[in-house]
Amino acid sequence: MIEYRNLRVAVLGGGSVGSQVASLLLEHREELAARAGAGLELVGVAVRNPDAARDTDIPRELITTDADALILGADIVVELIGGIEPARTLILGALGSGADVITANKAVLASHGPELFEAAEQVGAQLYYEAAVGGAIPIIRPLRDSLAGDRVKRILGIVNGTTNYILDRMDTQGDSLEEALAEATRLGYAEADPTADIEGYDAAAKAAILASLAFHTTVPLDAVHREGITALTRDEVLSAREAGYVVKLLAVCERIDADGVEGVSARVHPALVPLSHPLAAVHGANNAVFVEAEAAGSLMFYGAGAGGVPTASAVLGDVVSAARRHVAGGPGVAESTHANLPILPISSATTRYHVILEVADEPGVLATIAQLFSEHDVSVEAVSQTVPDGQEGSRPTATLVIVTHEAAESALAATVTSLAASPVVSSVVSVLRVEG
Ligand SMILES: NC(=O)C1=CN([C@@H]2O[C@H](COP(=O)(O)OP(=O)(O)OC[C@H]3O[C@@H](n4cnc5c(N)ncnc54)[C@H](OP(=O)(O)O)[C@@H]3O)[C@@H](O)[C@H]2O)C=CC1
Ligand SMILES: N[C@@H](CC=O)C(=O)O
Repeated sequence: MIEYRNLRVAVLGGGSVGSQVASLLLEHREELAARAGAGLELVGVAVRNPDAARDTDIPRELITTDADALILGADIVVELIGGIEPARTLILGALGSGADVITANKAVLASHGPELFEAAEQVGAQLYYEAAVGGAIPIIRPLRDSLAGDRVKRILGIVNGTTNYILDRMDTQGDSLEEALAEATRLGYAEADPTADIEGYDAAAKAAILASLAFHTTVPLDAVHREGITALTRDEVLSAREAGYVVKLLAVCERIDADGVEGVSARVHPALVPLSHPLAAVHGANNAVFVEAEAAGSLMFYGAGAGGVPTASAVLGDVVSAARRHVAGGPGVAESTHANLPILPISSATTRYHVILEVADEPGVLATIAQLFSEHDVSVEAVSQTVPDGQEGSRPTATLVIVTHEAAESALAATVTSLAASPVVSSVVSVLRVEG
């Protein structure tokens, strides 16, 4: 029988993820000890309401409301409370006491990451966060370790399960956004208040984390351009499918050159993805992160992006890594933010666009529209026109669907302004980016 050294593990939060982590620590005690090379003793689970019903059976004597006391003397602290406070203060307290910290909290990392990593570095402790992006999907460690010798050029991520589920329903079942959101709520994917999901805040926090890691530069949350999916209509999604695309809420993080300035851009918005792209096949509440690196080429990381059990898997992987370092000794892995590339605004980004216009169905209209695109240096790749049947009235209209070649955001914005002001355009129905 192997005698392991014992490490004290404190879990803060006993909700969807925390309750699963606590149970797995208890149930898989021996297996985890063998993998970590140390016994992982669950010393307590801090919650807000000790009498609340839990998803798993956590022994009552392990439940406490005193998170501060629980941290004292812990070797590893697992923060699964979420949000900014008290999570931030508790993480700082744990690191300050020399404990390694594991968190799944993208909100606190995206808004206070540098402060937390500096606190960890000062005491030589570890701050691990594999579950903060993509739930169960291993993406943090591949970016930090496996690709450390490469140069990441671009990341395209489906990093919010709720919105992917909604968009998938709109695409495959013809649901409206409201219908799909109601179903996502019924199935427990969406939060009670789904604003962070559908307005893109959750994905923006994850984009800030991914971009910081991939480009070795601190990308603050407020530098991430964010658009949610609330303005999307069923018609836009169906029209995209007819044109050979599927609409996804994407986190796009890229290294770009804007007029000779090399920098980093991070944005979250709905985008059209060609049906042939691997991201188009990500259905339901799944997540996927598509990484383009200079030497490695294209890599795709795919799996369950949310849910208590899958997320607990990523958390426990971090717990084992932290335990192994305790056993082996030596310094931990420092976050590398040495590159300090400038963060460029969305206007510096370039992409393709899918534009739907309602126009007058008259001779010369196509030429006028083409001229407006060309005046702003936006090249048109494809145009298709449909004319509704049985139009009454003096001025018949047609629907134009235009896909552009790659163009600067600023050029496309100027084109859309000109289109909206043109007498031949009745309305700019939709403008969506095309990625992948
Ligand atoms: N759920 C998921 O699918 C995923 C979650 N995450 C992240 O994991 C973290 C946890 O999420 P999740 O488990 O869903 O969250 P829950 O809301 O289900 O659980 C939060 C837990 O924190 C406890 N808590 C809240 N405030 C305090 C406090 N002041 N002191 C002590 N305990 C407190 C709550 O106690 P009580 O139960 O008594 O109310 C509850 O047990 C979040 O950062 C989230 O973003 C990441 C990936 C996926
Ligand atoms: N609300 C999030 C859960 C995990 O971060 C999602 O829907 O992906």
